[in-house]
Amino acid sequence: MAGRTLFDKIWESHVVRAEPDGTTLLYIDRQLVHEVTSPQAFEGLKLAGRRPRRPAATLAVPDHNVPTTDRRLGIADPISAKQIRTLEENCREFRITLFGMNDIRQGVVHVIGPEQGFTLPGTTIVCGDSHTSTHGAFGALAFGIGTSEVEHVLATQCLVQKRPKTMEIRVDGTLSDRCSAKDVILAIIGHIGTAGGTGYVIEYTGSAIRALSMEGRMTLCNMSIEAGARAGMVAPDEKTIAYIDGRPLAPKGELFDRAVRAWQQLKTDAGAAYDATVTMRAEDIAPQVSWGTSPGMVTGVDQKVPDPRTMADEKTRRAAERALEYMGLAPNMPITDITIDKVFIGSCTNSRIEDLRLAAAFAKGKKVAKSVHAMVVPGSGLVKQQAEAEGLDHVFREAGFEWREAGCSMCLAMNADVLQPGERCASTSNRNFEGRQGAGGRTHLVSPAMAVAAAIEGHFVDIRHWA
Ligand SMILES: CC(C)[C@H](C(=O)O)[C@@H](O)C(=O)O
Ligand code: SF4
Repeated sequence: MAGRTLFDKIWESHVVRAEPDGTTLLYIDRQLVHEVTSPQAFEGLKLAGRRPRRPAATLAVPDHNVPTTDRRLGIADPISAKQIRTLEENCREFRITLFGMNDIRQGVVHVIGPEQGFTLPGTTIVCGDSHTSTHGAFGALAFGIGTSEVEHVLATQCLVQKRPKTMEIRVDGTLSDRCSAKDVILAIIGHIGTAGGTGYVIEYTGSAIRALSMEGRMTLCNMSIEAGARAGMVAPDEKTIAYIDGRPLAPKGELFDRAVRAWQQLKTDAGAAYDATVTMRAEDIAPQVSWGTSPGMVTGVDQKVPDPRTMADEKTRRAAERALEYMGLAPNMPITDITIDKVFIGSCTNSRIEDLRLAAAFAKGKKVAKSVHAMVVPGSGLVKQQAEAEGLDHVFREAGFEWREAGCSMCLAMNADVLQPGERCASTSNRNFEGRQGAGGRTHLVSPAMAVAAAIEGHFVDIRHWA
């Protein structure tokens, strides 16, 4: 028998039943739930008189609508307040573990899963949220689902799926100093396009991927969805095991040892075939800055804003013209000439402790430009606590950054953290669609290091050559 890929191994070990046409009933090990996509799912259960099949397999947290300022004041926006209250009521009624808004363990759903040891290698993990792909960093098969599927998983712990194809994205070599996982994934999306991964589950391989920390792998897998992929994954290794060891919800003692032995089998066999392979060299990746209104509209910081007139394909040209108009940018303008108004360091892409340590190291002893408003939003209450124990909050505050409570925040502006029309933001998040951070707001996706440098200089700079 030909070897199997990592994806094949996880998929096959979760098949409950497969039809000849490929339609498969898949067992789902774990589900994460947040306040935005769960209300109708719980409502559906109520209407049908059903209870969750395995409540302990689900973990819930409010993240999109929570305020990032003083929580003792409650939530000013009535819609946000209602969504969070509804989640609390549903979790109580259906006996699902909830990390409430004032729980230190609260945070962005994709930050807390790994942080708690809920996310484990070899498992199937779903959430009514597209960036569930983040959890693939642990060698899990993790993907976003719709609200009716959230209900289906709650009721049955299974999901009907079509088997996706597999794509290997191999990045070998060594990243330039100060380039990060964020630059790698933005460069990948720039290369294969936002539909390049459609129909595939991506496995990231190669020496540059192995060299990434778990935080870096999460950043990478997080944005797989922006490449159109169903999921992204990295095979577990010693770093994965070390990260999980001792986490509150991870297996302990003899169970942990047994789990590790199973996790060590979770790799693509020599000779296993992927349906597609893409290769890139880490040395070729410069710090990336998105210039348009999709994550694929991205280039190196040492480049210029592209000129739509040079684009042969009419659809691409039109999209670029429209994007430049929305973004208020001129063709051929050096990326480093783009000045910014706001900086957002946060989101499930880049708000873990390693991101904040790195950002603080660049911010230390410097001052945010007078023309810029900058904020740091930790990914979870525990990340915030850890950062404060290390004094990172002081470094940020000294430099003129606001230091906030954990949540999605300005990543999609469902709470009070919103860009004003025309405002331009350097953001460590994952989406730069029109209006994503507020109506008329302009988003440039960058790494944490690039965001800090932009905050301090007031415009983009090449972090490789920055003080
Ligand atoms: C609100 C939620 C459904 C949405 C998603 O699925 O990704 C959000 O998290 C986002 O990042 O746009
Ligand atoms: S941080 Fe942003 S991308 Fe992540 S779940 Fe929240 S809104 Fe979605």
